[in-house]
Amino acid sequence: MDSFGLFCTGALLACGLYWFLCLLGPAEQKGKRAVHLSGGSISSEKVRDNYKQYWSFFRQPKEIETAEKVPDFVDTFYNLVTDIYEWGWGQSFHFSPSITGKSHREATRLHEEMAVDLIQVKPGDRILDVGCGVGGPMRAIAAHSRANVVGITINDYQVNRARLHNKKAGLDSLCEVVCGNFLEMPFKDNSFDGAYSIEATCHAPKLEDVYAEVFRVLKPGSLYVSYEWVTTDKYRADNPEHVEVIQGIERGDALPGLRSYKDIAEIAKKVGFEVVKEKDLAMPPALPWWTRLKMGRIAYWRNHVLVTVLAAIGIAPKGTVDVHDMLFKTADYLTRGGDSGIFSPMHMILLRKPQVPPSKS
Ligand SMILES: C=C(CC[C@@H](C)[C@H]1CC[C@H]2C3=CC[C@H]4[C@H](C)[C@@H](O)CC[C@]4(C)[C@H]3CC[C@]12C)C(C)C
Ligand SMILES: C[S@@+](CC[C@H](N)C(=O)[O-])C[C@H]1O[C@@H](n2cnc3c(N)ncnc32)[C@H](O)[C@@H]1O
Repeated sequence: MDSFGLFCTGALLACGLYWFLCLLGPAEQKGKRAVHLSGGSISSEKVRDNYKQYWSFFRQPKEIETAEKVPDFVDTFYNLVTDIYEWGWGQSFHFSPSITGKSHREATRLHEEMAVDLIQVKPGDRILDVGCGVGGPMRAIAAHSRANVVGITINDYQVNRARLHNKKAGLDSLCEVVCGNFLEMPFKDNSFDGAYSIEATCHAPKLEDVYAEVFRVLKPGSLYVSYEWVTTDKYRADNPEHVEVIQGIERGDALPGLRSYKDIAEIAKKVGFEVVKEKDLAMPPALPWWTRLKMGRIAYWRNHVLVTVLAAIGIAPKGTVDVHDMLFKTADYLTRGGDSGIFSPMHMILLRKPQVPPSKS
């Protein structure tokens, strides 16, 4: 090959690599690029060790007796996965039912707007986002309702990402982000006009602890809506396949133990809430929420190759491949949970804090 031929081949290879790494990288517009994958607040060299610690803690979630350690491990989990989620999924870390004729982005937005419509807030009200991630729902909800949204997340890397996105979206005057534990929130009693949580309270070892905190900070008469991860009435604890799927979901999503749909309302009532409405939003006629996971098989393989190459050449932290591999397997368990109907990530419960506190008799 002459030097011109060599030059052309080199240029072609370089363009191909650029396309593969940079253009193919982000699944969402303005999402993270593959070349910027990090371990969140964990330094690059410690990603692999942190992943190992995370994995040994959550390997057998049902046997976890040290509930007080859960928030720290959940924090580690989000250091490990936040960039991969943003890169491969977008800024909203949750599912939504598919809607014919609408994109995933539109379906996600509608699912978020439904939450704030349910709690009936007015422009200027102060509402709480319990477990806000990098703030995808918070921005959609603030823009839709013109309410002031305060989000809380345990992960300080997410706080920084959320603040950055809020600013870029021009919504930082409506959206505030606080780093803290939703089991002991740094907010005054009776200080919010409404609250919502989207696929976040499943990380609480005891649901009553987070519900009691939300109850405390809500003004009397105001509403709280939560989209809960639950096992459904189709789940059988004596079916080994069901158990395998549910444990796979727990391990890959940092969950101390999935709850049955039956327990949610009971727990809410125990802390003093009135149950206004309860509905599994995944039930037909809703279209499957898990098709978005299924349709991405080829994309997953592309991502696997991309992450492996980036880690091998030292651009992504070494443990990123393990984390990505774990998510790849988790996607399969989630899909099986959806297909079999034994699991729902959108069991909706709408609760009201009574005007008059219930008498303690
Ligand atoms: C509510 C929670 C998170 C729910 C979802 C946002 C995430 C659950 C599983 C995640 C993913 C699985 C496969 C990844 C894929 C291998 C990678 O190439 C790109 C990112 C994924 C699609 C990733 C995206 C986010 C999830 C769908 C839990 C934690 C309570
Ligand atoms: C799956 S993400 C959902 C984020 C957001 N609701 C969304 O839909 O994009 C779960 C969120 O809950 C937060 N979280 C989990 N346990 C927490 C705790 N104990 N205190 C505060 N936040 C917590 C995580 O940090 C993360 O932001």
